[in-house]
Amino acid sequence: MARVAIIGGGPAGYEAALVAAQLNAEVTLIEATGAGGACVLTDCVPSKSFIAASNAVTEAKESVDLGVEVDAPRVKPKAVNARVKQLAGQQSGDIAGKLTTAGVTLVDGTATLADCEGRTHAVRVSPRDGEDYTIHADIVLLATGATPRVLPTTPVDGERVLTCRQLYDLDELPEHLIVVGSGVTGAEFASAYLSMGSRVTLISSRDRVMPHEDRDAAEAVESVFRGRGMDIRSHARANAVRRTDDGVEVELGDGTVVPGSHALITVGSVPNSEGLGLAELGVDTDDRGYIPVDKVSRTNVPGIYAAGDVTGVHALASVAAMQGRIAVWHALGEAVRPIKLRNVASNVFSDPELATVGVTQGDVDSGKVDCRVVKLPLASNPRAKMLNRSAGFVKIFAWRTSGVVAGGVIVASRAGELIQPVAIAVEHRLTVEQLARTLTIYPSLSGSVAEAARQLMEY
Ligand SMILES: Cc1cc2nc3c(=O)[nH]c(=O)nc-3n(C[C@H](O)[C@H](O)[C@H](O)COP(=O)(O)OP(=O)(O)OC[C@H]3O[C@@H](n4cnc5c(N)ncnc54)[C@H](O)[C@@H]3O)c2cc1C
Ligand SMILES: NC(=O)c1ccc[n+]([C@@H]2O[C@H](COP(=O)([O-])OP(=O)(O)OC[C@H]3O[C@@H](n4cnc5c(N)ncnc54)[C@H](O)[C@@H]3O)[C@@H](O)[C@H]2O)c1
Repeated sequence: MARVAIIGGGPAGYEAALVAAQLNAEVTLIEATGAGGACVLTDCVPSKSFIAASNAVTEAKESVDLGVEVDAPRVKPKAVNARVKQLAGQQSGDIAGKLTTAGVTLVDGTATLADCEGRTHAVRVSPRDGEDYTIHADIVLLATGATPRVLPTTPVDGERVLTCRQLYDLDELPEHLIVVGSGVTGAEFASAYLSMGSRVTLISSRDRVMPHEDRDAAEAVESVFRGRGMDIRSHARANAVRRTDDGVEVELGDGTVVPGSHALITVGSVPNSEGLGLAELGVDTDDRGYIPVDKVSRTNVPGIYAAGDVTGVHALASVAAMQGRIAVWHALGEAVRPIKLRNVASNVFSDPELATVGVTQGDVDSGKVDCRVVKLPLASNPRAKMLNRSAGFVKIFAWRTSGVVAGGVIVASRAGELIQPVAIAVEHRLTVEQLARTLTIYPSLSGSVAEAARQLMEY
């Protein structure tokens, strides 16, 4: 029976453990904080539960435009945070249950690589309660994730200067939150706190929020943010964040000082690769500490695999989980398809949401791909008008020669759900004609997906 040791129990680690158990391996998973890892306990699950509360506030506030009067909605931060933590704990418990039912030995503790003898790897385990011990494994998966990066000049204190993992301990809504960094994390929290009633200033180091997204999509979201009163400082880098008597101040690169009540630092993340014993065993890391892997999650050392955020490949739960599964399938000799990052769908849970899959407008404009494009504003979609949610658009890309769907970008209140038909079309190489000929509900937001596909057929 193959022995598999997995360090880290986030989506990369626990999905890999479930596959390994299904393939009858003897599996040990060592996790420092709780089953589900940071994804479940501090990152995806809490943030999306928190955002659900902010969406409820927006819907209540905007219902007046539908002729419905709702008294000014009031957020109860303690209750919101209690629910967030309860959902995260419950999800972690569910995952722990699944793992143990599948026969995985789940250890509450930390682990490091200890030694390597031929094809057998030694892993040193430090359980939370108990003495250290060593286990031996034929296959090791490193799935230790990443930690929010902080500014070198600015210690976080968990009270006024915070990372995204510390927000759920605040008993009050920040009166004026300064969000430093306008990537996905910054945009999501800036959007959520604005909806909940905080004054929000977003410090964006580039010319727009979410610089990694297509310009028109990011600008559509940014214009909603500005319309709701967010103060967005573009081309502004934060040099330092300081505590003041009653709050914080953020010093920008040009010397401007922005005062606020709280600062949230969302300037990326650093991989959890230090102290794992990688150098001692010859496992390569790059200059930022990420563990390079190939498309089946192999590191440079035979028998040692890595998956998830620690690899620096697209930092998404879905990608981490797929990398983890692929590692185990490969290691245990199953047929495996290398990971295809081109088809990864992702969603920014701002309001409106921004979902993407496949090629981008940047790819088209730079001539990297030869695609036709149709973009339909949601303002012309009947369902969007009925819902009073017509900010945004649906955009579909199709390969010019074949008419196969190459990608899509959707900005809409539930773009993360709407992108799925486009993702299916990209993955299964459906043509715009096939997408267009699928009947859609009337009225529906997905009607715009079919309509864009129909317009692409006309070329
Ligand atoms: C605020 C926020 C929101 C996000 N929202 C989304 C989203 O909506 N959708 C999405 O797809 N992605 C989202 N992401 C990204 C997603 O959280 C990550 O891509 C995902 O968690 C990566 O999974 P992982 O298994 O690599 O690592 P993690 O989930 O980070 O888990 C790794 C685990 O390993 C443990 N560990 C580390 N070292 C050791 C050790 N030596 N021994 C034992 N255990 C160890 C850590 O404690 C951790 O629990 C979000 C990220 C952030 C920061
Ligand atoms: N919905 C989701 O799927 C979701 C949500 C949150 C995070 N994530 C993942 O987590 C990863 C990390 O996201 P993130 O937003 O934390 O990091 P990021 O690296 O995507 O964005 C950080 C931003 O901060 C800026 N920045 C850096 N230093 C700065 C400074 N001193 N002042 C002002 N701005 C500064 C950077 O230029 C960058 O634009 C992403 O890769 C993302 O895929 C996913």
